Amino acid sequence: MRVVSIPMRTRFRGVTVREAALVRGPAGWGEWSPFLEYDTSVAEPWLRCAEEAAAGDWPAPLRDVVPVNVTVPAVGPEQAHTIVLQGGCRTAKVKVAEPGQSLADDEARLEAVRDAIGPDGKIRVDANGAWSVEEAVRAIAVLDRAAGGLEYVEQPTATVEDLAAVRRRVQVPIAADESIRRAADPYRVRDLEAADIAVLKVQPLGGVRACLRIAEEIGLPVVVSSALETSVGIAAGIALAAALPELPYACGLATVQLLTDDVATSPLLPVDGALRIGSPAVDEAALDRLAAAPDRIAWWETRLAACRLLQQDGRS
Ligand SMILES: O=C(O)CCC(=O)c1ccccc1C(=O)O
Ligand SMILES: [Mg+2]
Repeated sequence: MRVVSIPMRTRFRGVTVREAALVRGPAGWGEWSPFLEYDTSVAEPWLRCAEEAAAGDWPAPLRDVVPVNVTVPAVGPEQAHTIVLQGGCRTAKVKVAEPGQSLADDEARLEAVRDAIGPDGKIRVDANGAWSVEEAVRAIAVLDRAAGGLEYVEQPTATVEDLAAVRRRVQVPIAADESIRRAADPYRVRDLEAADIAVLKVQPLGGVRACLRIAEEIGLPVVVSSALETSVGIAAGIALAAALPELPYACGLATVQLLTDDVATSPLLPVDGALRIGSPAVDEAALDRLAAAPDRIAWWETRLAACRLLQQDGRS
């Protein structure tokens, strides 16, 4: 296992430095990068994803390019404008409802994003569950206007019941993210008709094959999104997106650009708004350059041992 520590370009979901473990197997590298605050039981499915990648156990691709969105953190309008222009994507996903910010901040960011992406570009927003039902209904109307039309709203409220309530009151489609990847039962989204779109992340949901099964069972169009990985982890997301029978939306996999550096010789950055399938070559020099401090490596070794123990318990 190698552990890297990579500063973010801009703070994203409270993270300013991204730590990731890379594990090597018979087929190459896999990424294991659960966020630091996650306990062993939450971090364990992320390890299954890394092991699947390292074993080379991915399903056959049905396409070789995957359209992606540029991800716009909760930054000011000028910076949002620049990020969209530099992203080169035809879809933008914009973070909204950031703690400490106002709806007016979100409106200004969305106006800037529309200006940058042009009238034919698509704009989606992600509230990460921050709103109540009433706040969501109002905010979605305001932001739909500011953006000149929203493609969808991701996780407007925290609970799946509230997601269903919002969905009944707005025209803008609803996407479920945390209601799938952090739920005891991801299929409540389907049973309560709480969403129009399922956001699937390969690490928290236990790998590419596990996500393919969820996609089949949940019966909703899927958007594959990253968990802020290096190119090694992003490749697993691309493998899922490439294996889905249908892919009607751009995926949230263009997040290597949120990091200041990467472990790949040729980082997975979008070309013409899309990412190409394949396993990126890992650069040994980058692993050395980005190596985490010894105490952090020791912390990850302990975490790995705890997850492996949990896996053995589960299998015996
Ligand atoms: O979907 C994207 O465009 C980028 C990925 C992203 O937003 C994200 C990345 C890490 C953790 C949570 C999320 C999220 O979708 O909420
Ligand atoms: Mg999300």
